[in-house]
This record gives sequence, C-alpha cells and structure tokens, in this order.
Amino acid sequence: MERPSRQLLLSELRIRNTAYDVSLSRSLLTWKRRVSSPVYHPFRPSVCHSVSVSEIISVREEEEESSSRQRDDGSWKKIKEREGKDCRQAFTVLYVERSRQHRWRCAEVTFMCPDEALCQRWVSIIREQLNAIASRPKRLLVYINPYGGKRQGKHIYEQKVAPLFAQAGISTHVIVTEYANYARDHLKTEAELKTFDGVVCVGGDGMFSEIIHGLIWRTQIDGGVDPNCPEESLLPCSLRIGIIPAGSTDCICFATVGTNDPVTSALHIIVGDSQPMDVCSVHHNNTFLRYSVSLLGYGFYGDVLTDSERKRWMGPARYDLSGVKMFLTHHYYEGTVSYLPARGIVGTPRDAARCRSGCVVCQHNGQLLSEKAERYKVDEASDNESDGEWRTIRGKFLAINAASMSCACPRSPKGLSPAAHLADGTTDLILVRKCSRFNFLRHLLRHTSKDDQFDLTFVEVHRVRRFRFTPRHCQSDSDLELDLQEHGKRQIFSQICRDHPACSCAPAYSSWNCDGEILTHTAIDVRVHCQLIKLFARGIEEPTVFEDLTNPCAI
Ligand SMILES: Nc1ncnc2c1ncn2[C@@H]1O[C@H](COP(=O)(O)OP(=O)(O)OP(=O)(O)O)[C@@H](O)[C@H]1O
Repeated sequence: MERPSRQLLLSELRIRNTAYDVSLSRSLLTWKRRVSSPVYHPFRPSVCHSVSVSEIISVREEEEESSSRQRDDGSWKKIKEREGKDCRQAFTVLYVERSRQHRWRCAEVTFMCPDEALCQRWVSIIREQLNAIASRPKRLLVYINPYGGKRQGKHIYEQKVAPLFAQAGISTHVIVTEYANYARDHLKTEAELKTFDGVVCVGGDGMFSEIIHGLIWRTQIDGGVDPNCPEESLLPCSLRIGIIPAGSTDCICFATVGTNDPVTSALHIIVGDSQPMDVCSVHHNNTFLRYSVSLLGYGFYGDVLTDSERKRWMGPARYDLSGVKMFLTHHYYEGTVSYLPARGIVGTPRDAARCRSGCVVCQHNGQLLSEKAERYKVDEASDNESDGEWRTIRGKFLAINAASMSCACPRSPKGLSPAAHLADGTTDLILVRKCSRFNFLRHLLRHTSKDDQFDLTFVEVHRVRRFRFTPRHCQSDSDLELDLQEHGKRQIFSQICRDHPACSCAPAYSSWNCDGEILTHTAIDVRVHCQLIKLFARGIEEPTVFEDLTNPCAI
C-alpha cells in the first residue's frame, strides 16, 4: 500500500460557521469536521472530505467585493456561501466532483482563515502544487465546427467550456472553421504547433477525424516520414487532443471518457489527462487513403453508410432505415482477406474484461510493441512482417469489420467488439460469412444482449496488427480499373439489383465505411500504429476507482 505523502499544511479553518481540520499533502486536500465531543454519534453525517490535488482545478483568494460581485455563469457552481464573510481571509478551491454515469462537475468550497497571512499561505502553496503538475496544458489551439450536430458548437464552447478554461488559467487560440476540412488543412500547413500544449476539437466524430488527419500528417512531414508509404512506422504526435462533444454521435468521446458531456471533457483537459490511442492507416496501392480509430466496415456497415448518405435530409433516423433496408437486401461480397495475427500480446477478442481507465492490457502491449519497434530499428533486416506469418481467408462475406475500439455507443452498448482495446496496437477483425437472414439477425441482436456475438459458426474474430482485403475481380489496382471499364454495364445492373431485393444477384462491390466516411477504394491495406495519438482523457473509469477516491478518509 502506498504511504501517505508528507503533510504540507495543517490548519483549523472554517467552512460557513463550522470548524474543520484542513490538511494539504502533495496528493490530497482533506477537510475534516472538528468533533467537540469524542463520543461516537451514529447519526452524525459524514464529516470528512478529500480531493486529489491532481483534480483541483484552481484556487482563488476571495476579494473584498466578491460577495456583491455579479457572476457571469453560475450553472456549474455548486456552493454559494460567500455572503456576509470577511473575504480577505477566505480562499476558494475549485475541484472535480464525480457525478452519475461518468460525468464530472466543477464544485467549490470556501475556507475562512483566522488571518490574512495564513490565507495567502494556503493559496500560494496550493498554487505551487498545481503549477508543479507538468501534464496540465497552459495554451490550447481550439477548433470549433459551427455546423456540427445541432449547430451548437460555438454556444457550447462559449457557455460551458471557455469559463472553465479561464478559471484554470489556460489561454486559448480559438478558430471557428469556415468550411469542411478547414481545421485539417490549417493543422497540416499553417498552425504554429510548437506554441501549444494541445489541440481541442469542438464538434463530432467527423471533426475529430479532421483534427487527427491534420495532426498526424503534419507530424510525419515535419519528421521526414512519408505518410504515403504503408511500410513506414509513423511518428507519434506530441500534442494531445481534447474532444468537446458537439456532434450528432460523438462515439470517440463516449469511448474515451464514458459520457458525451462538454463540461466533463473540459475538466479532463484541465487536469491534463492522457489516454493513448491506436490509429489505423489505410492505403491503396501505396497511396494513403485515410486514418481510422474506430470502425472499418465492408459489406453491411459500408452499405448502410452509403445508403444513409442519400437520406441525409432525414437526420439520425436515416441510419435505422438504411439498417433495416440493408438487412433485408442481404448482400454478400466475395473477396480475400489476409491478416497478420497479433502475437505475443495479452488479451483476446473473447475476453470478459473490458478496456478501462489504466488498462493493463494496453500498458503491457504498448510497451511490448514499442520494444519490438526499437529492435527493428537496430536490425532493419528483421523488420519484415510478411515472413510466413500472414494468413489468408477467401470467401463470401456479409460483413468484414475491423474494430480498433469496442465501438460502444448508446445504440450498441456492448459495441462491435466489446473486448477491443483503445491502445494495445491491434484491431479486432470480424468476419461474418454468408448465412441466412435469420442467422445474421441473431448475430446483430447479440450486440445488445448478454450473449457472445462471436459464438456463431459463421462468425470469426481475429486480433490483428495488419490486414488486407481484395475483392474478387480486383486482384490488383490495374485489374480494378479494367473491371470498372469492362464491367460498367454489370455495375449498372448491380445497382438495379440493389434496388430490387427480390433479385438474388449480389453486387460485386460494397464500400468501406471508415469511421463514418466512405472510402473510394475497396482493395485496401490496413496497418495499426500503436498509441500514435494521445487524448485529454483517461478511458472509462470503473466505479470502484472513484468510490475510493471520493472517500479517502476511509482508507
Ligand atoms: N465550417 C464548416 N462548414 C461545413 N462543414 C464543416 C465545417 N467545419 C467542419 N465541417 C465538417 O462537418 C462534418 C460534420 O461535423 P461533425 O463531425 O462536427 O458533426 P456531426 O457529423 O454532426 O457529428 P458526428 O460526426 O459525431 O456524427 C465534418 O466532416 C467536418 O469536416
């Protein structure tokens, strides 16, 4: 067990009119009500509170006029208690308070001191402790998509996030995007990245994708790495990314924080959290196509996205409608999947354990893969992943999915691959072979039930580091071009068949759904880059983690 750290301060202070023993160590701020009588009182409410120093947002001395000061925004402030006290002898600590369903709130407590000197001592020592936390950002580059989700991005940032950043002493450079890919291109070329400690994206998954594309690309170009070459090991990005959810789905935020709440995300940024994340690079014939962090789906999920894009006017309901339509049309696609299994790592896609805050699987595998990468650098001749390890599967598939994270969301609480990890250097390749509609429905329904969605004869899952897919008739790029020219006629018929489910003819190609974007090529080469980016997040916390922390007096 960790030894309690040395006490820096211990004073008798008052909260409202009650005396407390208040102590500060390097790790904890604790306030404990003074008990006048040592006799145990079973009905006395809890009298001890503790806050981890790493979760203190800021401290401020109360000014004389503060009791009459107008508050700009009181929505997130919890304790109103300053009226009628001598403010020169009081200081207020703002800290993270955990609420239901992984939400965080900003709470505050005001301590009255017997004299001004003691008050200043408390303030300066707490500030020293906060300044010593090197992981906290001081200057952030913020991109706001004013058109994401319900077009509330700007409002959410100004009302809920900017006041918190100001309280925490974080300075910002805010850019409201003017068109799609504005943030990506700005990051790629113009942004003075060296002057910032992180990039914040206010928007949804599409906006987050823009940010990672800009940041990863820029990092490679600055570091002399060719992003078009699928064999290159990409350089990790040094700037962390914060996501303020303001889109329609916000899956990445949900997967890394556990909730889609702007205040919670802002607080994770302020306390300087860091969650590494794997990124898949997708190439076609040595040309870079896209990066992916969540789902790459061919067949069912590709078709649902393609169909739903034609129904954008319907809003989010279009996904349900396209899902039903694509389930009924029941197309399968022929092709070849080759993959490089992840070896020597811990964890499998069938594990009961989930990737959570401080995940040991991610830590272990991340360490292992970075050591391997170092060895490869020394002996480049051994950097040949193709040495006899590749496995190949040919067949007819209803769906080919690669889940680099569980892809859990309110719609699918377990996600496509419940045991997938955020940062273990792998992706879970799920192959759903041609089967009856009834069986496919059984598989889909298991995403929402307790049953194992992979425990079906027509479903297989592999944890992989790299995979390739070649559709039938598309063995090479030139074959693809030829196919498209020569079989243009058949493509037209395929489209007709798509629109006539009674026809049993399956179209030759589906499309890849890459984190919600349609890819232009079907033959792809996908490589996982372990922990390429870092987010201002800590993964989803298990309830026990914070139950203990909020009640450290019980330890
Ligand atoms: N100023 C802008 N005008 C038009 N489009 C923009 C602008 N800024 C960003 N975009 C684009 O808008 C698209 C959607 O944005 P965003 O992801 O923020 O919201 P969403 O699609 O509603 O949410 P989600 O992706 O979570 O479903 C992104 O692909 C992004 O490239």
